[in-house]
Amino acid sequence: MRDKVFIHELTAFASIGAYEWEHTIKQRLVFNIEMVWDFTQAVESEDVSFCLNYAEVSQKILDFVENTPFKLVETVAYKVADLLQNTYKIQWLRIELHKPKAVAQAASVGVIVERGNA
Ligand SMILES: Nc1nc2c(c(=O)[nH]1)N=C([C@H](O)[C@@H](O)CO)CN2
Repeated sequence: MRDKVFIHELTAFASIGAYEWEHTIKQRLVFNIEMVWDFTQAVESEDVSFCLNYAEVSQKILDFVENTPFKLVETVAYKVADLLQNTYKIQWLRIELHKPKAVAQAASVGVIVERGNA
């Protein structure tokens, strides 16, 4: 089963940074997320309660990331992956996390984590 729900360019304003000066400001983090989910029950019933609800998932991520201080983008990605796996029965997920202004000469930098079996 390779059905996927995705969320592209989910933007959070977070306390994120390895350095002291970053701890007094909020910076933009952008998530691209893919999650494998079996659509069969949702399609048969046309009932959103059988979906992996992208609105609910997005809000859960924003509530967490915007209210927790982090130093490393790696930590954000690991904790968001844990949050999603502990909340939903997601068989496989991929999180691409961008910190857009971190390197002036780069469009974006960040990390990618994957969890589960595709
Ligand atoms: N692999 C990483 N490298 C760097 C990180 C990080 O979280 N992961 N963070 C920083 C600083 O916070 C930087 O973004 C400040 O401009 C540097 N490298």
